[in-house]
Amino acid sequence: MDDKASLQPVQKPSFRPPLSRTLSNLPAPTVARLKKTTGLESHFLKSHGRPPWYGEDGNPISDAFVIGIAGGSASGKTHVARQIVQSLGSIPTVIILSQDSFYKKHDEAELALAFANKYDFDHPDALDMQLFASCLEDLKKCRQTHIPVYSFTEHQRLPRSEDRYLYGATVIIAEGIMALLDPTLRNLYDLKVFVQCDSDLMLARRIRRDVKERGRTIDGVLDQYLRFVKPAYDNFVLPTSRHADIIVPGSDNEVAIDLISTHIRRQLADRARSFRPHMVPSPSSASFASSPNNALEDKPNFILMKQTPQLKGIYTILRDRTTSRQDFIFFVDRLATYLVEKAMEYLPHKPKTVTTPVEVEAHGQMIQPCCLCGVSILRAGGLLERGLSRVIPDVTVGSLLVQSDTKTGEPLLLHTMLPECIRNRERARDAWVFLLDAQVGTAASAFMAIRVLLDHGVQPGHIILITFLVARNGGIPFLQRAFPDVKIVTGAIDDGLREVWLDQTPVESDGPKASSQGGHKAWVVEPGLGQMGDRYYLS
Ligand SMILES: Nc1ncnc2c1ncn2[C@@H]1O[C@H](COP(=O)(O)OP(=O)(O)O)[C@@H](O)[C@H]1O
Ligand SMILES: Nc1ccn([C@@H]2O[C@H](COP(=O)(O)O)[C@@H](O)[C@H]2O)c(=O)n1
Repeated sequence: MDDKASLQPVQKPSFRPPLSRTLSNLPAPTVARLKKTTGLESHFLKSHGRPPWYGEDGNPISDAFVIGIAGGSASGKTHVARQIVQSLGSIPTVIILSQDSFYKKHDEAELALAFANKYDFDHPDALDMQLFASCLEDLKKCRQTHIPVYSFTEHQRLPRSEDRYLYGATVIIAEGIMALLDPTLRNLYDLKVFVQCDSDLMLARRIRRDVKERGRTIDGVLDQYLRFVKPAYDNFVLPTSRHADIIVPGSDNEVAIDLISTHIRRQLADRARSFRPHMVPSPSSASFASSPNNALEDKPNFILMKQTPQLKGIYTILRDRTTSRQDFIFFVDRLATYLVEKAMEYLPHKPKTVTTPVEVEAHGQMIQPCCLCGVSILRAGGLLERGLSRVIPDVTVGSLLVQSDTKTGEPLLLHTMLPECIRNRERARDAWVFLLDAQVGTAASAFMAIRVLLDHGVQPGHIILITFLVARNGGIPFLQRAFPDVKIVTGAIDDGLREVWLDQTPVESDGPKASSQGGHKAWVVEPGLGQMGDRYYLS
């Protein structure tokens, strides 16, 4: 999601509801309107996709890079954070996490004080530091998190149903007046920044911003400033500047921002790993010799469908390049249904007794109630979805978009849209996931998708990868070595996996072709089923 739109200044609210009303009892349309007027400063920004954040053993190699930015109110913390994002350019994924989202919930008495500008929002106790630290730690450790949304116009946190789901940052910028106060927070930062700004400038900026964006009056802002903001700045905020690695001026700070971005870029480059060559080692390499590629069928948790003439017949039709699109779709859907039925055998079942129409008891089985969902690896994983919904009509299906970096060949995570039950960590633990991938060659995409599911708290033994086809000499053994409990259900194993150049400009000589010619490398399973997504979706 490119969230640049949400970087626009928030609008001045057009109304102020009675003091006694709290957001939790406001009607939904009002809450929706308020959402537009919140200081939604926690932005999720994406650019070029996220490269692998894990090693060959499947475990995350490095945490996200976390920057803590503190400074007085209106010193320019948010501005600095956004400037850093801008100057980083094509970095993978950045989240700006604002401490403002973590103001505590208030009761009626506190709300009355807040609307009279008599509530101290500048005392450390006004913030839920523990929740801030735990959300930040989740993100740093590559786990999903849910952050509250706060309304400055209401002085209140929006209902929990409005919490924002965040996942998958490579860089996190945490900013807030008390961002450097708490030692637990400080320990999470890789770089600590303090924005130092002249008090007059901060007050002038605050008056302008709070009147324009936070529904305040000039008198109210001044009252609150003299009573709470200034003393808290002197007592709590300014002293934390001693923890900072860099002091950034509150204006004319381009040079400092440039230095910070250069530092981040260097850190990210140091952490970058090339992963793909390990997935499909060349036949002469030591790792190829040590991988028992040829015995896929004997591997635990590798489930190959019984090779009946009927199944082979379907594959023959699908492999045939003369098969019409209509037939291709029909047989893909049929095969997908078989594969999903096979995968269903591995779900937990429990005994169930029913009474038949002739009043006799029959003892059978039923699937144990659990959250079962599908996740397709786009685009071709979508070909298995119709089969899945034929077998489980009300199943929820999410998706992951993984594509190869055309320069490095490494997989990049471009988009994550997971079903609700796995977005939530507690529910994810009990969930079962059918992961749908059309064919598994290098297994780089499936590897990344499994890592995403594990990051969300899904148990490896609850993941069943369903695929039409795997390559015998591809990345399956590496996938299984990293994730031995993940089951793989397929209907065919093909012997060939060949690296090819796609989209290249024709060259005259027979020499090696370079990416500068405009093409990029891809792996093709052979004999294979062709470009399945194209054959299914394009006429
Ligand atoms: N370097 C700067 N130059 C010009 N205006 C700035 C600069 N930094 C911040 N501002 C302005 O000051 C106001 C407060 O800045 P903001 O970044 O929201 O402060 P904070 O996050 O510290 O409360 C905003 O209107 C912003 O546009
Ligand atoms: N309901 C609230 C909550 C907080 N504030 C003020 O916000 C300031 C911190 O936010 P910045 O974006 O300026 O860093 C802080 O000084 C609080 O006084 C508020 O006015 N109302």
